[in-house]
Amino acid sequence: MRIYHSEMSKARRARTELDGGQLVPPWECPERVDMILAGLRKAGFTEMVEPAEHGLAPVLAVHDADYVDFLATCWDDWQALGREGEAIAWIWPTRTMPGRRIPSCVDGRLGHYALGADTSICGGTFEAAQASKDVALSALDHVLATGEPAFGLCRPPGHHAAVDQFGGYCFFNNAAVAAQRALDAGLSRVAILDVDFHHGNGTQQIFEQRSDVLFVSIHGDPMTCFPYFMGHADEVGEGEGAGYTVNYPLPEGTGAEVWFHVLEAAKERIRETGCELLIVSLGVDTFEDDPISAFKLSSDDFTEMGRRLGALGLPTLLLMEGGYAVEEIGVNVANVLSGMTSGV
Ligand SMILES: NCCCNCCCCCS
Ligand SMILES: [Zn+2]
Repeated sequence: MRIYHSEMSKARRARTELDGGQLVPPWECPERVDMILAGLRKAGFTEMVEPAEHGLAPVLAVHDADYVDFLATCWDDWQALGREGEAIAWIWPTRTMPGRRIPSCVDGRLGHYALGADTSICGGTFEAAQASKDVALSALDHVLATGEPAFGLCRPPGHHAAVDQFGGYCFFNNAAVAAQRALDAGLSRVAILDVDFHHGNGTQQIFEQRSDVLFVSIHGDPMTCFPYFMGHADEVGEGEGAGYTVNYPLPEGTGAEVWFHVLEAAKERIRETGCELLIVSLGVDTFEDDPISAFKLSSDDFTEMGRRLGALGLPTLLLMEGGYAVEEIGVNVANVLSGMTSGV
């Protein structure tokens, strides 16, 4: 299986994340990339390919131009105010203050475009997000050209990024950008299966009114798990998109037996919807020792996950999302890819 990776994905080196009322080193750290690469090499995945540059057009096919412009300018605007810290949102439009205009100052713009305060913006963020999107698109092109599975080592991740919102460590929604490009290349329907522990609120929001992308997500129940305000089973898509959003929220502590049972139900929905391509938002924070998640999958379970994903028999693009147990992330990602390719 071909691995797409760019060293530019490490250009984002944020120093702070607001977590538990403190500024801590971000869970989504550049070292994740190195550990994944090491794990892949150790497992025999040595075909590493640099992505081509795809520019911003594929991003603008999914994200609003004003949002992309905000991401491009936020850090410079923040620095121009002489601030010591990193750009973190701290005021938002809320239930009692709808925010019908986008403020002109960077603090107001951060609040307009940020999902939460867990994702700081620093130098290199925009560059890394572009590299991550390029990784996803080059990996997609390979899948479309060959029918072979490919893995995009995307960093930063993307599934929490909505049409005009960043957060949950995500800026460009790599899976959504790839899905749109596959449709533009002539496919009629694409499935995005999000197996990250956290609900892919951004991906859902982008496609929830459309029937050409089936969004299926298995995740921690938002009543107790981030992103908290989206991902319930009764969110099924709207208008044209009714029936093309499928959410499987599961309780904290869910283990492999239940998780795989639900995966089979998710696969059945994908089968019966006639999708020509499977994009997997591959978060491995479902791992039992993930520091910010609450499922109980073992490293061996990731091998089984890959085997079951491969059994769908669709051209498959796997894109890196979350996973914060840095010591084991390389083994866990490699196990999914090994399981996927074991049958071939
Ligand atoms: N106390 C941990 C803060 C978690 N912040 C959001 C988690 C985003 C996961 C992305 S896959
Ligand atoms: Zn996650």
